[in-house]
Amino acid sequence: MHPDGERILFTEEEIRARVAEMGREISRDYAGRELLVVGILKGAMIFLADLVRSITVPAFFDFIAVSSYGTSTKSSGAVRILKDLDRGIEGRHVLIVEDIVDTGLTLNYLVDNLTARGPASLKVCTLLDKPSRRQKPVEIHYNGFTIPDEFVVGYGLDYNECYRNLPYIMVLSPRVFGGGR
Ligand SMILES: O=P(O)(O)OC[C@H]1O[C@H](OP(=O)(O)OP(=O)(O)O)[C@H](O)[C@@H]1O
Ligand SMILES: Oc1ncnc2cn[nH]c12
Ligand SMILES: [Mg+2]
Repeated sequence: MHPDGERILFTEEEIRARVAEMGREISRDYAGRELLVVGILKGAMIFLADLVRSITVPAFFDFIAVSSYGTSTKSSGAVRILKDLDRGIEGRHVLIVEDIVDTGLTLNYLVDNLTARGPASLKVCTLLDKPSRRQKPVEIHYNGFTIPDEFVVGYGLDYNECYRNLPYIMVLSPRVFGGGR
């Protein structure tokens, strides 16, 4: 494990198996339809790349970049769109793909923003759910793992842009980010 880690929360194999299971479930639910997968950059990129290869219905991709954590372990509360979708989503079956739902501020904002654009349907898929810190409600339709109140990195998740390329998910040692959050 990376020396900045406290412990591994999910191994590569645990992630691979769960993501494949989620892909099968999504494929069943969207059978006969085309799916527009909207990835929330940057954190969801690795999860999305693995998930879509387990989805057997026609899948189209678009990406939106928002930021609210910056270099911190606490949400700023202000969600900013850094890069919007390339195309409209009106009449499309949209699946938002996220790496983690924590306070819910990011997805609560994005669900409202994307709903206003007139999709035929809009559902949320997240690899991780941290319900203990929720500040705004988010309906999650597909959840990979529910985790405790720990700051985790790896498999796309970062602290100050670091650790995204770790192939597993680990709890970041508090000595790295100065303890309290
Ligand atoms: O539920 P919340 O408290 O809003 O936190 C979850 C969001 O925060 C992180 O993204 P971040 O804004 O750090 O950008 P990144 O995806 O580029 O890392 C994470 O990837 C989620 O998108
Ligand atoms: O535990 C976590 N690790 C990385 N990014 C975020 C955002 N919210 N919660 C996080
Ligand atoms: Mg993110």
